[in-house]
Amino acid sequence: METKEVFINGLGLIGSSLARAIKKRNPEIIITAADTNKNTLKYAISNKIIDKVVENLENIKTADIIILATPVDQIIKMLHELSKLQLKSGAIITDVGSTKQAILKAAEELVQPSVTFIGGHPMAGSHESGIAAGRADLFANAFYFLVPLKTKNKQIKELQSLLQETNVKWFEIEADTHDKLVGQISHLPHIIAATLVNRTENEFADSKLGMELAAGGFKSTTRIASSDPAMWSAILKTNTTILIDQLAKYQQQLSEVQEALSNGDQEQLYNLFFQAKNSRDKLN
Ligand SMILES: NC(=O)c1ccc[n+]([C@@H]2O[C@H](COP(=O)([O-])OP(=O)(O)OC[C@H]3O[C@@H](n4cnc5c(N)ncnc54)[C@H](O)[C@@H]3O)[C@@H](O)[C@H]2O)c1
Ligand SMILES: O=C(O)C(=O)C[C@]1(C(=O)O)C=C[C@@H](O)C=C1
Repeated sequence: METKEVFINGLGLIGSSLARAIKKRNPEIIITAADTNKNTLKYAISNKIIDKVVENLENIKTADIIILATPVDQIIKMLHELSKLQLKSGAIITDVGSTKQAILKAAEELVQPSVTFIGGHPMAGSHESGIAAGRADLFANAFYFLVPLKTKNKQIKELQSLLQETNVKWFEIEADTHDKLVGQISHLPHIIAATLVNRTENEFADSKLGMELAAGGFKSTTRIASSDPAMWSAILKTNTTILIDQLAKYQQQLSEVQEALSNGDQEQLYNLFFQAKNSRDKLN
């Protein structure tokens, strides 16, 4: 099926970046969209990021591809809404949510047999949110996870072709493996950054000195603490079990550092930084 019409729900950083990339490569594709923020929709129309605003979900029956790009809890809510509509036969629904097990479970229960669901997650983004922060090249050279509900190569190719302009590296993965992986490399770092900022703020609560004196070390470690709280609390809620385990292991590691300091174990402290430097130097 040739893609003629795409509907995007949620035109923030990720939804609008995908819309921009689709329009850049395929200006003839009609992009319709909905968003709870009216100013976002005005911005999208006046900047020609989309062609039409969808006021009533009945009007998405002509869409070939539906992209769900709201916070994860709202993606699950939208899957419920979509299950009540008669969508175009052969349509593809995909999402961009940062967790996959809860979304795939909802899709399995709700998506109609004539429709294909392909879970998606671009592994790129920003601490900034909203439509104005979006860019067509936001995902260039990033990994883009795909978690098909039932393997359907034709539909996967169709989605990849629609998003060709993003220049991503496609990576197929199972939902549980995905959530463990991103728990460790994305969700845990966001928890650590947020708690470090809050702990530091508390530390200086009664002092004239403060966080404003921080330099590159603190700033680069905590940039992601500026991310949207609604988005992140929804992510954590859908990856709880995995994160509890990963946090326990991280706390154990912190305790070992504390013990090495108490024991004046210089070798252990050296090894901490030596091992970390070796690993981090390999990441570009
Ligand atoms: N920010 C990142 O770095 C990043 C990266 C990859 C994936 N994601 C995932 O992408 C999704 C969107 O994140 P974002 O960074 O674009 O957030 P964002 O806040 O920039 O955009 C979300 C948009 O959804 C709209 N929205 C919220 N609830 C809605 C609803 N019920 N119906 C319609 N619109 C609604 C908001 O008004 C906003 O425009 C999230 O699921 C997130 O987990 C984010
Ligand atoms: O670069 C950032 O600011 C991000 O937080 C992007 C980031 C991450 O790397 O954790 C955030 C959430 C996503 O699901 C994917 C990417």
